[in-house]
Amino acid sequence: MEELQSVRRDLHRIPELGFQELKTQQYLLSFIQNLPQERLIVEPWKTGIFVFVKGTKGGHTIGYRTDIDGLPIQEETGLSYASEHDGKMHACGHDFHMTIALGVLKKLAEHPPESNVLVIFQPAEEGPGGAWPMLQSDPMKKYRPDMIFALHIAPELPVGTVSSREGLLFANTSELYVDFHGVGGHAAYPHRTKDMVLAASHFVVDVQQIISRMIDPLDSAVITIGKMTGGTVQNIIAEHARVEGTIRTLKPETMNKVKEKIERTVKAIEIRYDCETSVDYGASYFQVWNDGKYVAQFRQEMEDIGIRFVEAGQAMTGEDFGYMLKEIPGFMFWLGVESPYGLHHARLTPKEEALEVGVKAVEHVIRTIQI
Ligand SMILES: CC(=O)N[C@@H](CCC[C@H](N)C(=O)O)C(=O)O
Repeated sequence: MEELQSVRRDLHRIPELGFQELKTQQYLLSFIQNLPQERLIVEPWKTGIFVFVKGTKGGHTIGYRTDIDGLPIQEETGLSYASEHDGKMHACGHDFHMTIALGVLKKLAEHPPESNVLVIFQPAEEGPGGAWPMLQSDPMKKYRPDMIFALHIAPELPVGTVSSREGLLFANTSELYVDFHGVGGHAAYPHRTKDMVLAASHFVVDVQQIISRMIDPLDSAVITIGKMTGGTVQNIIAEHARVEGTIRTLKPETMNKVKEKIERTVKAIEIRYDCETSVDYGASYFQVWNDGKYVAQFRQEMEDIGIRFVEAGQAMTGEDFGYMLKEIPGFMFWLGVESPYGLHHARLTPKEEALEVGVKAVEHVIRTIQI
């Protein structure tokens, strides 16, 4: 436990954004290099790493993936080991995910499994997405797993609990960026300008009617605008404004419908405010779809080792691990970490006792899953 705690705290101090995880990669590599090397093949990939563990029997390969990036959030936990990187924080638990993967890797290096194992340290889960390019990479082609799984911390669940479900676990996602370009000018002469703070504000209000009035209430979707910028100073009418958000849908086809409605809403703003607009969808992630055969085994395996399994509901969170599950059967599960503050919160404080539970659960799956 002490080693896991100390690794987690080291990683917690150095959060880095997607595809900038250089210190993190270095830390992971030095930990891995100190393990018995006989059965390990280590292949860095961009800021991530593939580690292939040769099994004693071989045959199948089991994939286990962890994400490694942090978020652009200023930490407010007040912890002695809080982030040393201003404006960045492991506020989605990827420090936990990496520590568990290292703990499992240590066990596999010391007591080799029967099957081969591919441990994947994946950059940029929060954006722009590392799973898809990793899937296309040479190491993935060389060591392609027959099944794959991953975990995500769950602040709402008690320590000692895991949770999952057959079928859809996480939603389809797409980022959303809309720019509004008008004519700036003096605050006292609005009639000579085209005010883009007003246009963007109108869009932010209008866009919420798409979900409430244009999407079947039984087919859930979410649009969240998380950031809005525009203008320069209090007495100048803004020439430019930008909104940044994310779209979530339970069905891939609903994503297309929501996007079409967003484009119509933007067009209406364009006409009303006589301005220019552009819409960009940034990164999009495919839904996380769990294979029923593996979830059933997982449930039983957890009960066998005294970890409580709770049936999960569907969640509107996104995960680019969905792309891996689209090509390779497997599953994702929640690991209870009991924090009063949730994911993406500046005060997220998961309980470190959950690290051992995570290592125990993942190691047991690797050693017992039937492919
Ligand atoms: C588990 C989790 O919180 N994942 C993120 C994934 C974000 C994808 C992308 N940047 C987007 O915002 O659409 C999430 O916010 O659910």
